[in-house]
Amino acid sequence: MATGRYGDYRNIKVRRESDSTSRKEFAYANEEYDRLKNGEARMRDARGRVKVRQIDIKKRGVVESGYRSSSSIGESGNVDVHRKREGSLTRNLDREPGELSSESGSDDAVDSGVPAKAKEVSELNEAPKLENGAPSSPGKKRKFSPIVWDRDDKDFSQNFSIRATSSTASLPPPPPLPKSLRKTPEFSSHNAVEPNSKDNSVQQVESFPVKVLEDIGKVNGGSTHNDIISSSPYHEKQQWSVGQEAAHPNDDDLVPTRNISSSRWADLVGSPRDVGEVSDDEGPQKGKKRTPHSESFEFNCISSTLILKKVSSEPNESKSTDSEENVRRSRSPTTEKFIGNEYEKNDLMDTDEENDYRGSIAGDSESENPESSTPPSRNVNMLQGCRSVDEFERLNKIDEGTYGVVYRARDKKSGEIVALKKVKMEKEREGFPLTSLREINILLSFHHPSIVDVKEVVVGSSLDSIFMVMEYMEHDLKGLMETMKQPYSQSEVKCLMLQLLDGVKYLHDNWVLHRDLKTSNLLLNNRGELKICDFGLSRQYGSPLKPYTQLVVTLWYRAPELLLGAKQYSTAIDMWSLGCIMAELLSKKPLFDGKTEFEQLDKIFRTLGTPSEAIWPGFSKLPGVKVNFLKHQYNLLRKKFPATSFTGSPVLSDAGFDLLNKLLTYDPDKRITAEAALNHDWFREVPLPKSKDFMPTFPAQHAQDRRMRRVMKSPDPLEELRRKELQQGADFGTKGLFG
Ligand SMILES: Nc1ncnc2c1ncn2[C@@H]1O[C@H](COP(=O)(O)OP(=O)(O)OP(=O)(O)O)[C@@H](O)[C@H]1O
Repeated sequence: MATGRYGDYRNIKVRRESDSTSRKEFAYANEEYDRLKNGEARMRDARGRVKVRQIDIKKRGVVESGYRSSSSIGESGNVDVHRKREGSLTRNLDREPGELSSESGSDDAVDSGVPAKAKEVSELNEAPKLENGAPSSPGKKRKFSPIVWDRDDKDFSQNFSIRATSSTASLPPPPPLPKSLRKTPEFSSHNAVEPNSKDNSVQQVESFPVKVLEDIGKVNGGSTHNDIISSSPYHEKQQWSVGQEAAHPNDDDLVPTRNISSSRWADLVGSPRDVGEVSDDEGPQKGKKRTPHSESFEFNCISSTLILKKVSSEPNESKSTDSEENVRRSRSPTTEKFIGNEYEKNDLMDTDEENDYRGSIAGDSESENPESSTPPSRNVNMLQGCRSVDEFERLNKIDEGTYGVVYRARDKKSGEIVALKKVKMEKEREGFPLTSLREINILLSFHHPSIVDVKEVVVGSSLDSIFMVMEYMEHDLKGLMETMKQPYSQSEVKCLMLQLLDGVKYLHDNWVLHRDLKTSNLLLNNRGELKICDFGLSRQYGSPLKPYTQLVVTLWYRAPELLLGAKQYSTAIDMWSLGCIMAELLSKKPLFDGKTEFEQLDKIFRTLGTPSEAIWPGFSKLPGVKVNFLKHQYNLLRKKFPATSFTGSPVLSDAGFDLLNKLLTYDPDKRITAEAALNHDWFREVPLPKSKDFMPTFPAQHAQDRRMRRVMKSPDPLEELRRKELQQGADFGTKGLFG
């Protein structure tokens, strides 16, 4: 029987920091912390993989050929994925003026000699000293991920297209920094003052050295992934039933691979229309002039016979592209039959009625460019056959979210247990859901220990059923905390927060906002590894900031600027969510659990004090501020997380509270960044972050549908609310409740 507060659930002895951490654990924790901080192991690993990949690429003689057009994707598969990853290594060459360089900016400015009070005053009143806010570490580089999802972002793709015609892999020029990054605070900003504070000031922020950023993300790999797409004629009857072994004549061809083509890159750069095309106009009208080519997506999968029709949303696209032509030529009779005939539906996971796949996205509910009347014309070309979902044995349903059903399944071939997320299509009669496209796009591209790994995309019996094959994680943090009798200890929260911050930093470094960070989107396995999932709301960000929808981030974790109707926002919204998550991990209950936006703001203001123009310049101009909120003078956060407690409140050291306060800073420009948070003193003080190996383990929650259990246990009005909001979002475009 396991010991400690987790009772039977613990497979290992849980060591609490209060009971003198053992030397071994202490050393391990230190080591792990260092590893997380420095990323050395990953870099070593990454470099190794890059070497292997480079050799591999050279062998295949693709380096010289430059970025290929979409027409060549079908033949050479994932080559461009290599390029993208390679590109990260050559990004230095492509840095443009205005790109974050290693010499500027700071989350971590030092101000040790300034008295606390003076520092606070200067913090509140002075404009940030470093305009571009870039970090000061010489080794630091801001990476840019050339993902192009939105018509607003076409300038990236066009730039990229031009550059990519050179034979060496190169990255697009980064956009100028968003405001929030330019104004990375020198000191922590703070909310309303705490009552009884002696000097009536808030705690000062210590500055921390900027850690060297390493680009581990674009160099994916692992020896298990084979990047050459093997085109297999296999596509037998699609049937997904438990215990049924699908015929599999070409097993050898079906090597594990990341089943997405280099689409985003290949397609972006390969289109004749894109190459050499320069658009120098700016502003919302820009999107109207652009070709849709820069926004099309293609998936290449291993088995080659399944072909999903490309449906063009623009007349001039109706003529076949080379790639379509290639596919048509290579189409086997089986495929024709498959496409032409109504398929018998035996797929246990298939619930969608629709059989016709429509590959183009007909509309973007997010409507990020309200002035543009051009219909978004993203094309999703599932040109080559993915593996069939029949190759997986369904074990049980894990959860059903807004955007898809998640199943636990076994890969019949390898025996590996995986999670299959089925993309919900029923409301998407006119195309592939944008949210899913974004999610697949990101998850197949990004590789980080703190981001859930999507191995491939597989297809069900009907052409509109698409599944993401993900590594299986035993828990999500929300469900897990519901089963725990006590909240996580400080050292456990540190372990989780370090991993979370590391993942978020990776996303932000790669210009992606998650936009829906919450405990149910944080997965945990029994090796103590935390991974961020659900990228359905995530998107690329850049500068100039665009008006984005405010209907992102589940209410409880939503930043005040979003609640108050700000249309321009950036990485700081994720950092606020992290503050809410940190508090929830410590107390085992949501920090601000409002049921409406108004109530949510009210709860925040009651705890942190009502913001003012003084602590949050620009606050008074936010659309939502016209609503009359009660003025709460004080920041009462410390009361919820005292340094010592006899009442059972979660305790938090001064350093821990400082970090929490900085994550929950009102002014998004002053809110702490992921990088600065990773370097926070809290992670260096005793109790040290617990090693992942010593994190408590629990029986997997797969035996039941997590959401059902959740609903039964603690009805969550939030889910319903969010669903409604998303629906409204589609109707109202960028208009939030305050908009
Ligand atoms: N790789 C995985 N392994 C195990 N469980 C997973 C995995 N991915 C997702 N889940 C479970 O499925 C749930 C829903 O997944 P996800 O959040 O990706 O779907 P969604 O439709 O976007 O949900 P939401 O409505 O919360 O946005 C998660 O909270 C988690 O419990």
